[in-house]
Amino acid sequence: MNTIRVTCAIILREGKILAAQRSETMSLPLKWEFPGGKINKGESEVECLRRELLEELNLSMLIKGRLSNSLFNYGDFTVELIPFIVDYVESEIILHEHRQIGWFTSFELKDLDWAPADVPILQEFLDRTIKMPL
Ligand SMILES: Nc1nc2c([nH]c(=O)n2[C@@H]2O[C@H](COP(=O)(O)OP(=O)(O)OP(=O)(O)O)[C@@H](O)[C@H]2O)c(=O)[nH]1
Repeated sequence: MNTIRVTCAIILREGKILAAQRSETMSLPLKWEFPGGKINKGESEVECLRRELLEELNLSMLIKGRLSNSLFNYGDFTVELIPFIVDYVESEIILHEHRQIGWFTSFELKDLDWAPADVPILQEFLDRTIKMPL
């Protein structure tokens, strides 16, 4: 089975978390996700995340930690989603691909319609923030 490796960022800013909604024309249209993308050949996970955040949102970041990878089988391919927790670095966000982004509290995040591969990551993140609030 073809597995693609994808990094993504849980971006924190003043107690809120950034989530991005995929556009109508992307795969998984209108699903919410953590921004990021596919790792290119020869690229490290961190290099990939840095590149994708700049390309997609014009956003810089500071890595704080990571969560467990999530494997999800979408039928014709499997995604290995590699999540990092990052701090927002002041920059003007410009949307290049997504329909919209929002800054949400942990509580609000639960109500979004997430890409399936993100669900275990979101759960792990929420379990952590219950023990150690942002
Ligand atoms: N960036 C990102 N991709 C995710 C997440 N969850 C998830 O299942 N994916 C899947 O991971 C794959 C890679 O995402 P991508 O954003 O680089 O995809 P892409 O625009 O290069 O190509 P695509 O639109 O054809 O999928 C996509 O199939 C996407 O649906 C997530 O939280 N963030």
